[in-house]
Amino acid sequence: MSFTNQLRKENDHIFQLIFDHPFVDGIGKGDVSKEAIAHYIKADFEYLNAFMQIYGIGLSKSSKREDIAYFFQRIQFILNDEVHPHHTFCHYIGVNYEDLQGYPLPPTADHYIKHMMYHAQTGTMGETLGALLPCPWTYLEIGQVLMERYQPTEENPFYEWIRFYGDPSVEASTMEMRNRLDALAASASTEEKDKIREAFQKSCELELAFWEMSYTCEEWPSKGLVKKL
Ligand SMILES: Cc1ncc(CN)c(N)n1
Repeated sequence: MSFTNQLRKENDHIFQLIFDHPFVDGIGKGDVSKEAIAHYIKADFEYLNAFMQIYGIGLSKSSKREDIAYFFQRIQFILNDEVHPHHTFCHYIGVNYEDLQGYPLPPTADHYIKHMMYHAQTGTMGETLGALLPCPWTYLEIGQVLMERYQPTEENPFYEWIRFYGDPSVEASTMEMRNRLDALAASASTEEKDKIREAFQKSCELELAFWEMSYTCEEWPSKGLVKKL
């Protein structure tokens, strides 16, 4: 079994919890609260900015032209393509995309970004890819699972969102990241593989937490606390 297949197997319980999370399942049913969607977009816009910066760290640590091109293309994908699912959500809630940009991150998103930054800045390329991989992988499988579970049509307001992530092109790019990680793992020490495993597992947990953060409109603890006299 490949290294990334092992990672997927070890974290299957988290993938299943993500597929059954009420926000994710609500996308399949075409029924998610507008507040939760707005909270998600505000955090995800900043999350994807940070994701591009982390790809930039990967790019700056690459010496081969092919690896530089890889990170460059991944940044382009976020800039040019991954705005579409955000637009699908904004259209549904009737809010301009620009109006949901530039907000401070809620605790979970803040933690997730710093977790990936930490591995990218202090770890190997394998560790960096291990921390990044759950992002495309969980969304690819969400798209595939929701397609299968609900067989959505254009009647579903999130049809384009589901189609975007379940698309074979997302499967191909996820496989490319997996192949890169598998190649690095083949020559990694046991100690490095353990670090990759930990980075991957925490990112899976934080993917689940990100859905919960959006669903509950998570805020920093002091927000809304009224001082009792
Ligand atoms: C938190 C999160 N994880 C994954 C994705 C899909 N790239 C996303 N847009 N946001």
